[in-house]
Amino acid sequence: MSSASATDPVLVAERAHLAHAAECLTGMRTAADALVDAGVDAWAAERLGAARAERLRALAADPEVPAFFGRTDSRTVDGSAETFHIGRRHVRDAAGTPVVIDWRAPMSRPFYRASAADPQGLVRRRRFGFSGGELTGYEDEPLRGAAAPAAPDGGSRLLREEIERPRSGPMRDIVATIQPEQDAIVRAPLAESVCVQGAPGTGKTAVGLHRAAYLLYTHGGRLARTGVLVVGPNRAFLRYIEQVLPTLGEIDVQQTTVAELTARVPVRAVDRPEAAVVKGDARMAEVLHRALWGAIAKPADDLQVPIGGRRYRVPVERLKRAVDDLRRRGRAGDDQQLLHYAAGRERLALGLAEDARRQAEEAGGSPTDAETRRAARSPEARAFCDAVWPARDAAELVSALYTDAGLLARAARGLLDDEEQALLRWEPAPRSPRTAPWTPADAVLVDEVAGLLERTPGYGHVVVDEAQDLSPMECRAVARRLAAGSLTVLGDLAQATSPWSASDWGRTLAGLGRPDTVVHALTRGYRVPGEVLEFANRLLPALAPGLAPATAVRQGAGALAVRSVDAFAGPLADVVRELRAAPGSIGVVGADAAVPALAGALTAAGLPAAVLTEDGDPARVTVVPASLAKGLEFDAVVVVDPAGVVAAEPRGLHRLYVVLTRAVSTLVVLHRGDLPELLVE
Ligand SMILES: Nc1ncnc2c1ncn2[C@@H]1O[C@H](COP(=O)(O)OP(=O)(O)OP(=O)(O)O)[C@@H](O)[C@H]1O
Repeated sequence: MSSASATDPVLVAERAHLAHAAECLTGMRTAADALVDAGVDAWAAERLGAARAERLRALAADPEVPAFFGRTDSRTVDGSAETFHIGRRHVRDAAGTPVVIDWRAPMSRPFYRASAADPQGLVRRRRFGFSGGELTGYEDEPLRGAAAPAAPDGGSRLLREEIERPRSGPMRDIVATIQPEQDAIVRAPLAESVCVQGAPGTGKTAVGLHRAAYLLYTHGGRLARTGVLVVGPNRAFLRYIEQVLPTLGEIDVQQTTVAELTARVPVRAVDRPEAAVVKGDARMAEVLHRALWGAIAKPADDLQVPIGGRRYRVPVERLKRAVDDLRRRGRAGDDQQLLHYAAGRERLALGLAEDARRQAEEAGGSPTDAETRRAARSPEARAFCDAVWPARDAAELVSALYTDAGLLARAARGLLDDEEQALLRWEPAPRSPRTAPWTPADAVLVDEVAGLLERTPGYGHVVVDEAQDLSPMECRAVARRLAAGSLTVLGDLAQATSPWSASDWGRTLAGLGRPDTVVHALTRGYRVPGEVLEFANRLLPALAPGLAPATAVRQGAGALAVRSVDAFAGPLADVVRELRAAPGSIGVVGADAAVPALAGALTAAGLPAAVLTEDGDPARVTVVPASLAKGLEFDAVVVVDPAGVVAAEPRGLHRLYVVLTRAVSTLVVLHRGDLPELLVE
């Protein structure tokens, strides 16, 4: 990179363009402000006010965030030069001429995709370096002619600097340095669901979030109506990523967890792993369906329905047929045809009223629509529906299943064996569903029933992160929120730590309702230095034998230190003290049960450290329970007692792989001579 001197004419010209862009942006903001002042009536002013607030938010450029970060140079057919500056959002001058092109616009695509082998019409790509909002340098990459490199260079210094910039606070966007293999996923068409299998630090989360921003830009109107949902594994992770989309100008994306999506009952207990496995199994969907729809009774008698001042008899055969027809539609394969239970109950009542109306018409009467609706709500029709097609509550139904062995046995016949059924039982039975010991897996089942009762509103696009850990029933909960939309599924089979973990993506994608989704692999690791990645990759053959190991874009000599110690407290304090000398975040990771001791050791040594919780912000030094480390990263990581991390849970080796791949610059491993065998060379 030319970290050019202030008199470098290129730098001077680019700085002038930056200043011009900043002025234009101010002009655009003033124009948006003026819009509302010309307001007409109150209604229009209110509408304009909302629109203005929206535009102002979009234009609110942080002075630290420069208007552009890159530039493309090409030659038009007539030989003249064409230059575009690429930035976070469009900037135009007073005459409407583009000054900066939004990174998501089609014109920006060559900036991300062009290579010497496929220059996409460009002769040169320029990337800019900034310090505190000031343009301090640039890096030119010739894409044609003698100077163009024969092979992709991958060694952009700006990319390396961007990755290694010390972390403080939440995740940053990568808009200036999105790499070609990432860009292909970011810009995949809206109709296309994509699944990204990627090793740690290959940019899956970053890609998923930038894809959401890209789709909102490209299909704004449609997606603004249907919405975009981002689902992450826990609150700590969401707090880490939730600023990325707002910094890209997208403030209306809902970011949540499966637990929050399914929070219909107060969760106050955890399942034993064996019970969680059964509750998360796809067979439970059929058990619940049977429990709900199986309770619909056969009509036993004719029914008298009052309409227009007279009563008409609906014979039992017709009643049976009506119930059967509706019940069949509760299993329709086509989502649009599918009848939800609560709607079925209403249809049944209306069907009775319509039968009576037809009879009245045959007898010369002419009941109105209002009278027909009233007939459907008559005490007679209601009593019939209550007996045959009773109103149900999702939590009560699951509660009944857990407390009534007969009901469970009927619903689970041929699906769950006796042992599995016993795992579901509540013993002793709680006094009411409200006070029951609901677990996260129960909440997902209650949500499943709620989805059978009524249609769950769906989003236009859903991004699911760490999807390798979803149970089949959780997949269904996400699929219900998808409706006709498309998916971005992100994950890594080697980091799968839940009891449902699959060894390929097929089951998860089928559970998410998109079995034909193409799986893309990302294998260039941006976060973790090569030395650390090679160390963690020693575990890979035992975790996911089919997966290709990632290769790091930076080698990071000296990034790894593995130390055998007699006790942890003293050496941990020494290491953290040493690491604190450099800027950036420090994560101390250990088995969940060891966290209080680790935090205590640091406090006793006079080193302030915060324990990461689901709702806590990371601090400069954060003690991280291994179970919350997924998706997070720190400049320096100390892993304390890897053997303890492995021993703490059934898929402890996978957890260790997650934990060992959190470091951007330095990893220190402290062990007591009991390093897991695979890690020993
Ligand atoms: N093109 C890029 N330019 C700059 N930084 C990047 C790029 N791609 C990824 N990174 C950085 O690498 C780090 C890892 O990215 P990210 O968290 O998205 O990876 P991941 O694949 O989701 O990892 P994990 O599987 O461990 O959760 C982040 O700091 C991200 O900003």
